[in-house]
Amino acid sequence: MSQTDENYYENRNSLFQKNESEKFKQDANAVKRGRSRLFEITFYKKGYMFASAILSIISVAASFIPYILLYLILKEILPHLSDPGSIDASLLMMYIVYIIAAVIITLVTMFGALMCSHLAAFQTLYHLKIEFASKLASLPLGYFNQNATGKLRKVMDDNIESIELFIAHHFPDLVGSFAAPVILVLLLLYFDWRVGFVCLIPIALAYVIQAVSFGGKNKVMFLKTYQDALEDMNSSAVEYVRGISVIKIFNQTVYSFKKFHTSIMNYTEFCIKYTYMCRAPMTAFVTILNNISFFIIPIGIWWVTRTTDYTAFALTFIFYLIFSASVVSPFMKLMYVSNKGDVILDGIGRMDETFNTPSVREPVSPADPKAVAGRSIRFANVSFSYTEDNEHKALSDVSFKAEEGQITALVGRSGSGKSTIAHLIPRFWDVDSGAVYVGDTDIRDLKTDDLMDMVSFVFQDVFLFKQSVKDNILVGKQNAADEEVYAAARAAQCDDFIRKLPNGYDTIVDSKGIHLSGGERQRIAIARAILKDSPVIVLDEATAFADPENEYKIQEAFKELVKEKTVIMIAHRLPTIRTAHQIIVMDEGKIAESGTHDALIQKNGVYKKMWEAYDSTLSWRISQNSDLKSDSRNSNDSNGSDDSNGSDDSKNSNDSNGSKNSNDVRKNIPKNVQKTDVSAQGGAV
Ligand SMILES: Nc1ncnc2c1ncn2[C@@H]1O[C@H](COP(=O)(O)OP(=O)(O)OP(=O)(O)O)[C@@H](O)[C@H]1O
Repeated sequence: MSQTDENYYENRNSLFQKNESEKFKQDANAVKRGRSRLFEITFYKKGYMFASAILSIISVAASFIPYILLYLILKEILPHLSDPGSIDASLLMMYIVYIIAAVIITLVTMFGALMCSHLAAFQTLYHLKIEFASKLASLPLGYFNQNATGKLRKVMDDNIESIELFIAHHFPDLVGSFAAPVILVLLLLYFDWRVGFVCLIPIALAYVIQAVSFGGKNKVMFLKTYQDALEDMNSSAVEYVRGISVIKIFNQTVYSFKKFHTSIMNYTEFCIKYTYMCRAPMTAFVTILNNISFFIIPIGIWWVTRTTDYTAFALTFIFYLIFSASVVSPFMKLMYVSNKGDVILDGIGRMDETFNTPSVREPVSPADPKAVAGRSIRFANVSFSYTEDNEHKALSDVSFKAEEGQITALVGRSGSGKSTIAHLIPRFWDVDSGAVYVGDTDIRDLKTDDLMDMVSFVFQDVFLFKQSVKDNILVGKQNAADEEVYAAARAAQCDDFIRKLPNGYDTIVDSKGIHLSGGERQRIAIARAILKDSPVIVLDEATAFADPENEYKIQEAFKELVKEKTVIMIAHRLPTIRTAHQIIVMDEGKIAESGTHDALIQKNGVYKKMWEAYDSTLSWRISQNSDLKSDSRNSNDSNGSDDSNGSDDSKNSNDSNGSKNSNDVRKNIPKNVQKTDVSAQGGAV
């Protein structure tokens, strides 16, 4: 494995290691909110941030020096206007050198402040994102039911990244914006307190307008509504893209896909309303700040009619006219940072909602996985409900034992609780009552990582990361050698097709032009599980949608995977579980019956009915095919086509003309088989 690979896996490992980098997780007894939380996060890299703050203050202070020097230059020039030769040129030169030096100091220190804040920001962002992803991995699956992917994506991408923006840019600006007004006010009052006071009036007026228009609860409410609307639009957009195939098939558009359309309209409506609301006060704020001279000029006119010392008047008046223009920038920045700060604070609140959600509970003194006796799985009086009110129980008092080294199959109609059983084994959810045991140990007494090492899961809906095929298999065992990966792929019947991909094992899944079929994806998932080599395997309807060739290969792969393992298997097709050591038949969250295939057939109960329904479906399919064949032959005959290619042609025309032919099919089905078809759908296994 190359050095780069090793680094990659170290990084990826840390995603899943709890307690290792929980620097942003809040102590339950001292949960911070709002500004104190923002500054807690901002000062994660204290050294850099203090350096940034100090440099920023120096930069702001230095930026006012040219104005003072300008005053001194005017003071030197104005009294000597009638005799320019008497101006001390060397003094003026010195002032100009000082001005250049001040400008350089301003720029260099601001650059230093931004460098420090950026270094801090990138490191903070890295750790925050890692910890957030790690937190997501530690949450129970139920959390993702209630929180749409789009919402979590927004928190991860927008809200957390806005913290980076705050630390990198807004923080130095904020420090500068607080320092600047203080220095400004002092300078304004220092040179002539009366004119200075006049300059402060418009500044105060602008801030009163701001505070009245946007301050207090109003602003908080508005921000919340804005973020909610944005979040809603994000979630709907993700749902829209994910469901694009359904939207296309049913000829929906962005207008008729109501949820997305409504969320866009709500957002737009809110933005327009907000813009209208901001229009007047913002215009007033900006206009007043940009026109402080408007307040100074009347004072100047009044003063000039009353003074005799025109030089002193001109010096003060010109200085204040120039200096008042510099007031705009720091005050505008302060307003901008304070507005942005509120958006960021709201984002932090949303991020903390996730951080403060309890993770899957870890035992205080966990059991030693090596000391666990046996690898059987036992459900003891397990009840479970997805809803907190416990209204609808997905499982009620379920007890069974899946013996070590044996295959236990779960069957039952849709919604009977099979997947729920499968999901409780790796603790995707915790039981409401009763317990699940691996060997003699309650799974809640094991550390989640240890439990995960014991269980492999092959989902029906295989998720492959947009990484190389090899990396996708390596998810099963991150430090496996290449040879182990190839061996697992061979055992999972996927080595052949992987090697035919453009870059073999290094081909990026779902990259341009690379598409893997459902069956191929499933075999990669099985290769993962084979590589993981855990003693307990949970298979969730893994062959449900495979074509015959793929199903054969998947079955071959399964044979390798399940050797000497405790297997719990949910299967759609009854023949695949015929040889299972134990079959558990679920009905409405309860075990209806259990036993071997022969014993259950003998029992003449629900399981036997399922077989009868299954047989009828088979005979229905056979009669449907033969009827269609004879139909097509007849129609080909009547069209005078060649007999030898008739059946294939008719198959194609059936495919492209579904509705018409489905009516034909119905006509050809005997009445008793039509009935069986309906019941077979209800009792899918
Ligand atoms: N994430 C969930 N949130 C809320 N209710 C759920 C959730 N998953 C399943 N249920 C409910 O729990 C019950 C059992 O569902 P489960 O998925 O275990 O059935 P199943 O037998 O596996 O069905 P299928 O064969 O269709 O996959 C059903 O009533 C279902 O509606």
